[in-house]
Amino acid sequence: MTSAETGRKLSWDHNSAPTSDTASSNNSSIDANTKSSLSSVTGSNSAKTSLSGKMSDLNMDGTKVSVGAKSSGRLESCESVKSSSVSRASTSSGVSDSNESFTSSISFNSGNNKPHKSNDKRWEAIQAVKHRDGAMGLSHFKLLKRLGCGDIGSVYLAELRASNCYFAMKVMDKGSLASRKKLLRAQTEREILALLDHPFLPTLYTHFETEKFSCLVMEFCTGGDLHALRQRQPGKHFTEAAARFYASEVLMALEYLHMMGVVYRDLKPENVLVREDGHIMLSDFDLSLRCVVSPTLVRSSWSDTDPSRRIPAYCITPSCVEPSCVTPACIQPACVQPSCFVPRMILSRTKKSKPEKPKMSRMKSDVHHQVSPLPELIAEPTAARSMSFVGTHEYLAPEIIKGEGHGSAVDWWTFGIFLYELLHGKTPFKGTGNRATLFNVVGQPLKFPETSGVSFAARDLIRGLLVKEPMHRLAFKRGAAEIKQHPFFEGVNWALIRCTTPPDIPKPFELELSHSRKEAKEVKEAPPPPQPKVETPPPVEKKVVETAASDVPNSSSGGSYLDFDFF
Ligand SMILES: Nc1ncnc2c1ncn2[C@@H]1O[C@H](COP(=O)(O)OP(=O)(O)OP(=O)(O)O)[C@@H](O)[C@H]1O
Repeated sequence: MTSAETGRKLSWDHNSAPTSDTASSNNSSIDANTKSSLSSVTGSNSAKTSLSGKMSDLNMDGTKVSVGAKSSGRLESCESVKSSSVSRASTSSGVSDSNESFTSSISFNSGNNKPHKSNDKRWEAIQAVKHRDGAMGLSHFKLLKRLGCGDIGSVYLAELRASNCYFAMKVMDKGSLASRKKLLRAQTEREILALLDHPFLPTLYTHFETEKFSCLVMEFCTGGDLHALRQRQPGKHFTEAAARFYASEVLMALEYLHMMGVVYRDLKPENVLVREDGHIMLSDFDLSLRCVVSPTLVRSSWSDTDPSRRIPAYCITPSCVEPSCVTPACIQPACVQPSCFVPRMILSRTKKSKPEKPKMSRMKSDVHHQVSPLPELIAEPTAARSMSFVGTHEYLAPEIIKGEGHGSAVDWWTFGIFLYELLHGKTPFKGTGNRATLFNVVGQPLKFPETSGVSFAARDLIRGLLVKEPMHRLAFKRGAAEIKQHPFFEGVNWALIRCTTPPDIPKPFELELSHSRKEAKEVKEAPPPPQPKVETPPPVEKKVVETAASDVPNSSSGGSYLDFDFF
């Protein structure tokens, strides 16, 4: 789902002049009255200063604005949305959007270190081509149809020739990225994708560049997104069981991202794609924040009462000292993993213990050890701070709107909005326009629909997540571990969540493809450049992602796919 379709997304860095592509056309900046009334909503002088000083650049109608952030004492992260060379120079990566070529990435990992891909035939097919031809290029793929268009590129369904392997290929026009100062966003997304190796996050199979385009070859999700799926539910909301399923998987993905030093910042149903098997995949990392992470083992699986048994169950690497260091080499996925993927450990008896007949108490004790809680590893990047204004209006955390600086807690706020929307079919603070929405987020108390059939546990969890003060928000300190323990998730088998039957299995991919092939025609033109985001949010119904026949570019020669030869 593009933000052009949803009108819900924006990005904005405080303290700088807007970029020309978006902000220069901004005629609807917040006015003085709005500033003062927003300040009164926040009720603090600091907020007042912050709002009057920073809100003026914000297009309240939803235009995506991307402006460089100045370095601050608290800024410890590598932003995905900055555009100015000033801000880049202040980070340890030393990458300047305007000066750095797109191909010279920082710590870019080729993606070979992906233990979960060992049985993936698409992975093997790509590796085989690389081995055979040395490098990959457009000529290795057939474009079948356009799946969607985002702010920095268009995504195509692509087939690796003669392999029967399908991928989602994000094609970005480098000239357009450069002129719109979005090279760094694209680079950050690419770097984050290269880090990931998790069942609920996209796999970057390969990346290559042509003279004109930068192409990311990712896993293709056949099931559309959760926003579209929600629209098809009775009452346009999910049942509690279905919402629990999707929220559980999203939670695991966020947990992993935080462990990898990534604050996602753009959670919304449109960005949660549904895989062929009905499990989810979080997508779209161009607004994400990369930061320093310092994983800490707070509780091992061994008995806490016996110090000799307190052996950490994890290999924990030292924290990274600079954003560019957040790579698999620094925090190896195989080494530091979300607790769901770590097998439970059964204690062996100490050497000194005499053999004796099993007693009831001993048996209970052993059973206790065998089923004792999983080790708890906290990898919440609580020190991360950003001053950027990024996200989607209805999902923005209050601290982002107030310009107070924000960290990983914004993901727990958006997780609360996300759960609310799945269960109620709408977000809790939506106003008549974007400006009203922002006022509501900052100043209005959380309310549930009077007729809400949602359980007390669900509402309690949402209340805990939608605490306006980030330090008092659920999961602020211990991250996903805190949320997993909430009664709403009681009964969720975190270790085997991938084996849970999803609430909805998408229609088989082949049917959709044959349909699209009938309608798709070969073209002799390059794909259209990325569309800028629209300013006015369309009605909710328009947010549904449907790849219609009109998405397929026009043709002149009547083939069955969009051939890369024409790029
Ligand atoms: N892996 C994928 N599998 C299937 N469809 C995808 C995949 N990735 C993206 N899409 C589709 O392509 C569309 C464009 O994706 P993209 O991430 O470029 O843009 P976006 O979600 O609008 O975000 P942004 O504007 O920040 O780039 C999405 O809305 C989605 O429908």
